[in-house]
Amino acid sequence: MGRRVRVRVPAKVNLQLAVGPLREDGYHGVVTVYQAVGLYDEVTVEAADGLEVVVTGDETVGVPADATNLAAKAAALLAREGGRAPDVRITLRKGIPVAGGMAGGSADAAGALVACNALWELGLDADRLAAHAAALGSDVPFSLTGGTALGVGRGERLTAVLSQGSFTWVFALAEGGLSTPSVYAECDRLRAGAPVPEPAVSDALLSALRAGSVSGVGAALDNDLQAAAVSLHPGLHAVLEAGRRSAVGGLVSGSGPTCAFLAADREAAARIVHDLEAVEGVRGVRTASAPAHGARLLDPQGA
Ligand SMILES: C[C@@](CO)(OP(=O)(O)O)[C@H](O)COP(=O)(O)OP(=O)(O)OC[C@H]1O[C@@H](n2ccc(N)nc2=O)[C@H](O)[C@@H]1O
Ligand SMILES: Nc1ncnc2c1ncn2[C@@H]1O[C@H](COP(=O)(O)OP(=O)(O)O)[C@@H](O)[C@H]1O
Repeated sequence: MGRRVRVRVPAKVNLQLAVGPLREDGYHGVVTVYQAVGLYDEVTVEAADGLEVVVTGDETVGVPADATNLAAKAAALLAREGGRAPDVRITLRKGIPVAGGMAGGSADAAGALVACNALWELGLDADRLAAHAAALGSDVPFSLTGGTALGVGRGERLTAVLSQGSFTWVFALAEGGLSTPSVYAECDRLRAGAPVPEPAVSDALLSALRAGSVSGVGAALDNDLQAAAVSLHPGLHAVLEAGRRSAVGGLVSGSGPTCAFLAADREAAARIVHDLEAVEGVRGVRTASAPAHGARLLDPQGA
């Protein structure tokens, strides 16, 4: 059997997502604080006769098993850089909700970059991988690095954020997904006519992270795309209300429709799970710890 390389990559939540005006290139300038959370996709690569994508796992609906998959695009990009054919089978084991605002496609792209770099022994360093990641999508560089980080520009320019302690999150998965461009467009529509300030990072959030204050982080959670996601998916209103009852804070994750709730401790997390399971339109509830590591090679046996 040929060599296989496996990489595990986390989902993310945006603790803050401040969205500026629409730019001429079709993107919005953002200031965002990402946190990687312990829900994972696994990307496995091995030599094949052409480029193949196999999608498995708990979260597969709507994931293309062809060259349009973001992981396949990542492999094609690295093959070009390495001057070789993208002859690779990519198997995705998906645990990250699809089109859920948790960067699942970005995780797979980051995983494919790391895995193909190892499989083809290209020797690309972290900066080179990050440049390819940024070309694939605004969230992909963060999927490589993980942890807690500030993202500016489109969200692709990262600096580490000082953070102490660990956080327990509860995620409410929604029926169906939301398209990221549609949510940004809805945000523009809702804000039309009003001045949109340049986005700025929340000092309250940064100092709560530095101090490891779970309640401080909970109070500072903020997402400028939330109103747009709720407008397109009105059922989220009830989800937010139910989840926040026992949480220190809660918000729509990125462009949604997943909602994320920060728990003071494990007991509070269990109460949040219980409250969310009773809400119509919640198709599943997941608990995860954060911050999680970014894309990481697993040993071949899978430890
Ligand atoms: C909203 C966020 C929050 O982290 O992610 P999700 O919650 O969807 O995972 C990101 O900004 C999404 O990042 P990502 O999913 O990588 O988006 P990209 O592929 O770069 O862009 C897809 C489309 O989203 C819109 N877009 C994206 C990023 C940005 N700063 N401004 C935008 O307006 C544009 O319409 C763009 O064509
Ligand atoms: N590897 C992938 N995993 C998930 N979705 C993918 C992937 N590659 C391409 N897509 C497409 O990207 C869309 C957004 O998926 P995803 O990255 O999970 O959501 P989000 O941008 O909300 O975090 C999906 O609906 C799907 O059509």
